[in-house]
Amino acid sequence: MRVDIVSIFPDYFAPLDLSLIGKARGSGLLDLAVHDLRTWTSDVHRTVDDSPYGGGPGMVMRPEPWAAAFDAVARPESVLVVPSPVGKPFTQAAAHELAALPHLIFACGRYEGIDQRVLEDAADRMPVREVSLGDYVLFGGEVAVIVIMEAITRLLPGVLGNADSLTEESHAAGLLEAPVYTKPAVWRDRAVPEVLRSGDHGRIARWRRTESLVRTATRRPDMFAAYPGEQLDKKDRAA
Ligand SMILES: COC(=O)COc1cccc(COC(=O)c2cn[nH]c2)c1
Repeated sequence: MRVDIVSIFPDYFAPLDLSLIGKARGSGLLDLAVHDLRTWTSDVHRTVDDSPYGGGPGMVMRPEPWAAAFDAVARPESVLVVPSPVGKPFTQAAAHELAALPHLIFACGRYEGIDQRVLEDAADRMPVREVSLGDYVLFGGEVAVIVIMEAITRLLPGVLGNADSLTEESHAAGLLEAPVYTKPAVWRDRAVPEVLRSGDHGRIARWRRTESLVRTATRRPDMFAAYPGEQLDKKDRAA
């Protein structure tokens, strides 16, 4: 997968050199390039923003540098992803969709946002996905891109060992994970649930499934309500 990130703060992406993402880049699973939007400015002050038409607080990102940046990095198969407070909620399902794509361009907005015509113009040449990480406002899209890149990269074949990849199974299936435990068996007078030390894998799977269902129903009734009914019956009859 090839990823091009465009930002006025390219140094924000140093974390993407670390850990599993760093390994994915080193092993060629992920080809990542970070670009400074100011590369595509033409004035001496390398201006990327200007005051908003219609007035109001703050500044808006000018269209010309973004259009020049997209001209430079876009490919026939590109998809543009723009983290934004007004975007579609980002989910594990969306992470799977993006992880399957050949080329992503991330545009990191700052200030009050990017001139809307940039997205309209880009949509003439590639799919545009505005994604929200949550109902709050950040200084810019950079940290959102790091989150999205982590969610995507762990899904790329070969990045996680088999043992790890199962951990996202329930979330991918639309349920919250069951609680996890490790040694010691008793810690500050708190024992690990006996079932998990029973060696009875069928019983353990049923216990985890029940825990997932109860957690989802109590903590995320929205997720639980969206959980496909037939999945509940089929899997739970087996459990
Ligand atoms: C068209 O899109 C844009 O103009 C994006 O512009 C901005 C402006 C400020 C901040 C951000 C970063 O995204 C969030 O704050 C965000 C994402 N998820 N939840 C909060 C982006």
